[in-house]
Amino acid sequence: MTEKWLEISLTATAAQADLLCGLLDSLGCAGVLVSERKLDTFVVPDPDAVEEGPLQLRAFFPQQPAEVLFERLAALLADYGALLPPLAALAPDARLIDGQDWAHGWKQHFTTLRIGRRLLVRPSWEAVTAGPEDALITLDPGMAFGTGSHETTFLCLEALADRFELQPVPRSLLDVGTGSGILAIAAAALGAERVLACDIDPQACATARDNAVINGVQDRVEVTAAPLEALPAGFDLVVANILAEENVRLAAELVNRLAPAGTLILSGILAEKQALVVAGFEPFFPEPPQIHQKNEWLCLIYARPG
Ligand SMILES: C[S@@+](CC[C@H](N)C(=O)[O-])C[C@H]1O[C@@H](n2cnc3c(N)ncnc32)[C@H](O)[C@@H]1O
Repeated sequence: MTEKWLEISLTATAAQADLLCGLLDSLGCAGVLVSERKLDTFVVPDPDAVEEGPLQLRAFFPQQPAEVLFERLAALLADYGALLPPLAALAPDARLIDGQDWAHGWKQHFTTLRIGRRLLVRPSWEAVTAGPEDALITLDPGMAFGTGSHETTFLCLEALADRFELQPVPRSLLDVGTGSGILAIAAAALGAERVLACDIDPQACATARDNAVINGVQDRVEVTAAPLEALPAGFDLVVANILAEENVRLAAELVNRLAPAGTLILSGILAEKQALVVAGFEPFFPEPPQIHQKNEWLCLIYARPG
């Protein structure tokens, strides 16, 4: 028989949401989805920012009568006086659902991606049979940015995969702003012998190291929190999926880390920032970049003369 769960939905303000989640937890809730919260690591979150507008909370309980649960919640809300409104103001609703729907439903958004001829990026819960030439990497959505589903990550992976189809095959890569480590790990899986990945966020560095171990490439992928200025030079590939302004600010440092005939891959660039980035890198390259686009995001690829 299919396991059933009781889904309770409530509408609350951001200021009420955390307290409300605590109350739902004390009533035996197994998890809450907050539908309107956005995560975008291109925009550094402001810890003091108050989210605008109402939030939709969906709380999941083992099957039980909704009326009894609502009665217990109404009693708890009454204890909180002015901090929380009465139950009726939260527009409560209840429905029975199959257990699979909430525990695993979000996973449907993350499926295996094939990029170029050889690169496969899979989430850990998908079984994939890789061909003999495939470079298979495993990346789960987590705290650090980079699962391949963001346009900029995809564009960088595509550009990397293309470079590994050309001769001479790149041997080394510097990944600036590694996040989950996805680009560094992909380069190692595609055949790079030496990969250096850096990030200003220590949490991202820890995640990238863990992901390198999960993918068995930790012997070739070094992760550091050191700033770009302190890193060595001479890389066949340099990739930076950071914001347009940050790419421009670091232009000379990025270019200086390329080996002769090396390739620079830049992303994190909105289409409206193209002119800014092209102008910022013009002094360093005789040829204009190749430009690839996915939705509103760009990837610029520069070749350094040999
Ligand atoms: C959009 S994420 C890219 C993650 C991953 N490389 C990808 O392509 O999916 C940008 C990352 O760059 C890091 N970052 C931003 N500015 C940086 C800088 N100047 N040096 C190193 N890392 C930086 C951020 O902490 C974040 O983890």
